[in-house]
Amino acid sequence: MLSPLEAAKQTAAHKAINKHVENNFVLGIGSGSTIVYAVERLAERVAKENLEVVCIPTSFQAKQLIVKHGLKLGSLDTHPILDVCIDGADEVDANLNIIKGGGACLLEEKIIASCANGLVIIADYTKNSTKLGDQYKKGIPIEVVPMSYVPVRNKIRNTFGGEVNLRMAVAKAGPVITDNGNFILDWVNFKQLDDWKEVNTAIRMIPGVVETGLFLQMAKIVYFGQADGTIKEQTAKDGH
Ligand SMILES: O=C[C@H](O)[C@H](O)[C@H](O)COP(=O)(O)O
Repeated sequence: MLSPLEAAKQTAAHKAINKHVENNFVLGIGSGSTIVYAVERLAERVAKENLEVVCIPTSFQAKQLIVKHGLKLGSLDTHPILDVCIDGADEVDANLNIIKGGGACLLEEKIIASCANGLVIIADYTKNSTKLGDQYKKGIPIEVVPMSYVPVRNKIRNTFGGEVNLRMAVAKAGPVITDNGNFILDWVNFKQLDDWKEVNTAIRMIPGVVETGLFLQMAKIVYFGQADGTIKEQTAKDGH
């Protein structure tokens, strides 16, 4: 028996797989806890409906999930254009600006999403926010080359304010190392900024920054599973 939160993740994940997956599709498989339910449902559909789909993972975790469920594994080398990418999120604001990277998978997630004809986000009700930072307090993740973390941290703090912390590992001494051998900085207590695109561009211009967890105007639809079993849908206002 799932908790209301887990059930909400599952509802959103099933909806996305039921609605956005077709035979012969090339699919991006996101990372995190919500995507687990999506891959379970995908495996069910593939078995029942004899679907031919190729899955492109956005992380080591996603690759393991694809393999565990016996799904066909692909890569951008063989499938550089995807029909759809399905992924979770840490926070989604009213304008479909999204924070991702709570699990440190933001770089590959953004690359895969950028190669897909649509990014579909699956999330529970706690991720639904008006402004970034309202709900999610762990900050905006920024993947950096290890040797650059101190100057990058200082530059972000001095330019935009807030605090920037090196993400530390839990069952290892020292920092979290991403799937690409980099560090993660978490930018917390930032003030509300109007133009996230401008901020994102400025941060990405700092030498040493590999990618940010700001996914701006990338998603075409977000499914928020609700505690009562329903789903709230949010789509891009400008139809991007
Ligand atoms: O790096 C991790 C990813 O961006 C996840 O998609 C995000 O953290 C959401 O994960 P969850 O589904 O566990 O809330």
